[in-house]
Amino acid sequence: MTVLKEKVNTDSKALVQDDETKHLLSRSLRYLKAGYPIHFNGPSGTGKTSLALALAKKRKRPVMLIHGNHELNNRDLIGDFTGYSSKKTVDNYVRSVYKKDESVTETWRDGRLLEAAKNGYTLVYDEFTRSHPTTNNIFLSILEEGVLPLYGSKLTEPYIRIHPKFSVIFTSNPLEYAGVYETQDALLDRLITIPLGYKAIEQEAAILVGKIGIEEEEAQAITTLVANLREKCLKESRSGPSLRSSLMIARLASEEDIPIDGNDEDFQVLCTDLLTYTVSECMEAEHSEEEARNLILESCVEHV
Ligand SMILES: Nc1ncnc2c1ncn2[C@@H]1O[C@H](COP(=O)(O)OP(=O)(O)OP(=O)(O)O)[C@@H](O)[C@H]1O
Repeated sequence: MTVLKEKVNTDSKALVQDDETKHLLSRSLRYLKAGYPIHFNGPSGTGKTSLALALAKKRKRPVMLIHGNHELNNRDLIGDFTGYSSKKTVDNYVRSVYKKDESVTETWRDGRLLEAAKNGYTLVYDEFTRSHPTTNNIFLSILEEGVLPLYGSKLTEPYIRIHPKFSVIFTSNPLEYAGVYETQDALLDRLITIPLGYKAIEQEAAILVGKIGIEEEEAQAITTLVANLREKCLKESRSGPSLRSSLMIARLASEEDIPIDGNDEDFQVLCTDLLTYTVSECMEAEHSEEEARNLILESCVEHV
């Protein structure tokens, strides 16, 4: 179970906020305060999770993080009986009297959703479309009626009322991603969905400067290289390398003292190691790795 208290993410560099991001955060915070759940949707590496966590932190309530997956079920969300505890009292104080009192009770453990809903935490449900839609049905009652039904739990009360401070932030990848389920319209209809796309080269470069501490010019060279390769992939309807790849290249180059120079052999090896697989996914099947490697080397010389 992951419970992030307010202490987490104290690093001011955790989310580099340009004006657009700041504006998005403040709008989203207003919507959350008004009681509407937020849903960030976009391709991998566009910063949905980072944004969701930064937004959750702004609520100044404890944060509960759940990752969607196809095995997630109501027992994980609501809770489950985890075993038995027994109590036995043997009273033989008066020798001629023998009294034995034994009771067995089931031990209950609250699920993550129940804990968050009861205590008014901010729930970040990351990649929620990776969970089966029937698992996510429970959110319909939460968002519409403000109750969490305790079905299948054998608990005496049929539901609990949602704490007024409870709020949810969802993130998801587009439908064409592998392992993603289509979301029921009824649920989507209750969320404020904000589409997130790839940032501009300069915005991505600012994140590299803020997080890794490299020079702006070097950062821009890396994000231009990656954005250029991504562009080629997007034409093939694949997502291609993301900001995550740029961050990896920048971090490794900085830590290993590799010059950020497209003609430097070590830098070329670093880029081909980190990018070949993703770029080759966008190429025709035959010789795709070789083609990808050549394309990366060409782009290195051209953009870095
Ligand atoms: N504004 C930002 N400031 C600092 N780092 C950022 C920012 N946006 C994204 N990142 C970094 O980029 C990487 C990808 O971000 P994140 O994991 O939030 O993306 P995502 O859209 O949730 O990706 P996925 O769909 O693959 O989970 C992370 O290392 C994150 O720290």
